Amino acid sequence: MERLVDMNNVSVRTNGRVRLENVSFSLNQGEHRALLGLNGSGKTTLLQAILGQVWATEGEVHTWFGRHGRVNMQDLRREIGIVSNALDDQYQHRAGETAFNVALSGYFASIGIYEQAPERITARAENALHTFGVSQYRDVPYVALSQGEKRRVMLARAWTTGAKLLLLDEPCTGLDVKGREELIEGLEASLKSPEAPTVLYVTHHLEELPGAVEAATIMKNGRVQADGKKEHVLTDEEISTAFDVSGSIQWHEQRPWFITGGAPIR
Ligand SMILES: Nc1ncnc2c1ncn2[C@@H]1O[C@H](COP(=O)(O)OP(=O)(O)OP(=O)(O)O)[C@@H](O)[C@H]1O
Repeated sequence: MERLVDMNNVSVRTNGRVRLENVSFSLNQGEHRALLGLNGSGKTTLLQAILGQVWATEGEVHTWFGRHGRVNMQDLRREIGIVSNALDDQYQHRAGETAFNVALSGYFASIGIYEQAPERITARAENALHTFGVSQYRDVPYVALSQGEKRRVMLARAWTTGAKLLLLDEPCTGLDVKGREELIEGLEASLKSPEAPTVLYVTHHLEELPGAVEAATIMKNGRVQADGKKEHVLTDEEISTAFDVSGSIQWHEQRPWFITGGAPIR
């Protein structure tokens, strides 16, 4: 199994603030993983460290391309698909961009299309829109879509990259229950393909984790609190500690639900 990401004792400090402290983290190809933790626990910083958007002040970050600092980050980023609020924000001011163009731009890892895409890539973008159930919005401006439709177009964009790694940073934010279930269903079906990328799924909401996510890493205060197979990590104790609220985990068809049942832990 190929190792996609390997971080050894990574710390990140910005403007005197500790964002990650002594974090060791790895991700193997095909091992879809959840990244969990409270607001400010370091999840986004960890994704940024993988993307080379922040640099380790201590320790090393390796990907399948090699060690950060020695590889062309642009090449690496072209093989990483992203779904995040930050990426969505970048399209909000581009009124003329159709859903198809947004999906296609994934191939160029750009916001907007500035080159002619090869035919096999335009076909891939069309297929991806179809897979995520948004092909009927192909020629509709992205900004005119509902939040749920936008998220599915963003997933299609990530699929069009042909990415090896997919970083999903709270992909269900702003979705109603139906929108969330549709997105999870589309994702679950797509992950069955042998060409599917490996997913690193950041969320505060355990119930939105697709069953295909097998492993979990919990962050707390910039450190790794727990890491391993989801059955071992998503326990009442670990989650209550991570979220500072007591409760229990209930499993339903491989998806965990955190039922809070008490006062915040102080
Ligand atoms: N640019 C920055 N400069 C200094 N500190 C930062 C910066 N960005 C984030 N931080 C701090 O780093 C810590 C980790 O933030 P991060 O955004 O990684 O957390 P998170 O787990 O993704 O949170 P959320 O769930 O709210 O998105 C927080 O204490 C945050 O205030």
